[in-house]
Amino acid sequence: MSEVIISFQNYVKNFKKFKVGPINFNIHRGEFHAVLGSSGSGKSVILNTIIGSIYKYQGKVTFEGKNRRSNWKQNANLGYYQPTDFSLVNDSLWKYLITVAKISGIRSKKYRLNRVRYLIKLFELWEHRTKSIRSFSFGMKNRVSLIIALLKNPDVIVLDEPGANLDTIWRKKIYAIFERLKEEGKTLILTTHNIDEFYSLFDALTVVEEGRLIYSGKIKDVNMDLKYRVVVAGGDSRSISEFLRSKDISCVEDETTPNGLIVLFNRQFEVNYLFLYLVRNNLPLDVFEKVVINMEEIIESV
Ligand SMILES: Nc1ncnc2c1ncn2[C@@H]1O[C@H](COP(=O)(O)OP(=O)(O)OP(=O)(O)O)[C@@H](O)[C@H]1O
Repeated sequence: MSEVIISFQNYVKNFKKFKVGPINFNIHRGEFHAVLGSSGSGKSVILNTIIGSIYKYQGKVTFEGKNRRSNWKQNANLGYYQPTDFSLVNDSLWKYLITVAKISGIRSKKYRLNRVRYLIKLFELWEHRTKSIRSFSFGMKNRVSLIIALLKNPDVIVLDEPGANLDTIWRKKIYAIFERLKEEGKTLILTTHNIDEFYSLFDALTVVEEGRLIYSGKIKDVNMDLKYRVVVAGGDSRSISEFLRSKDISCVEDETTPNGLIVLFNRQFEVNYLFLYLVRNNLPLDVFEKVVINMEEIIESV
């Protein structure tokens, strides 16, 4: 198992009317770790504790082996994304990013210029570099916020709802950028309401509901990848499910689809049992599709 880079140990944060915790979980180096939960469940509290903006809490949080409470300002190796309004920023994109790079402690002028140029081009804002950021669309502003998160080329990148305000094309582009960051060995920690958009990149999940930890662990243990909606034309769904259950494969009736079943295979090869049944009984397969992943599905699975 890879090195633990962030650890929450008996973490509790008390607000007047809401409590987050006790929470115990680890994030490993190089992991793409999603923090999921319904609105108001405590995801941002967890992220804000990781980035050090919440530093009064009970329990212990470590970042790269150091106690976060006494080292909450040490963010040289950490980038943070949250959608920003920029309504008070008159500067051009270029000038603003160079200033932020300076403030962030990038000392080499050459590196600063190269890094800002590279990121502006990566996020396809080069032709807008002389324009004032406050005139940008929401989607463009989000791309600027992503650039800021990546400016220091940090090993750990924390992202609060990175897909928000982006159109379909940019969601796909961001997916490809995250994929590349993952290949480079970066640790990505993100929250999202639209679980499906980055699901195939996730290595691990932490799920919170009403401040309580429901699950933290590897994505492969959740088995969401192997959940399918199956409809067999003219087939008797009851006898198909009896056959699959005899092979220890769980299935339930799909209430949204006539004659449909939701099948949860334990391993990929078990899909062959379904095909075996169809071939034996000479039945055509009408629908065989992965169940779209949403919060309810995740909570049900964990
Ligand atoms: N600064 C604060 N003062 C008081 N209560 C707070 C504060 N920050 C968070 N809370 C409480 O913690 C709860 C969880 O907040 P949090 O922002 O972590 O939710 P979330 O899961 O990120 O929600 P969303 O998905 O809507 O962003 C809030 O509903 C609120 O009750």
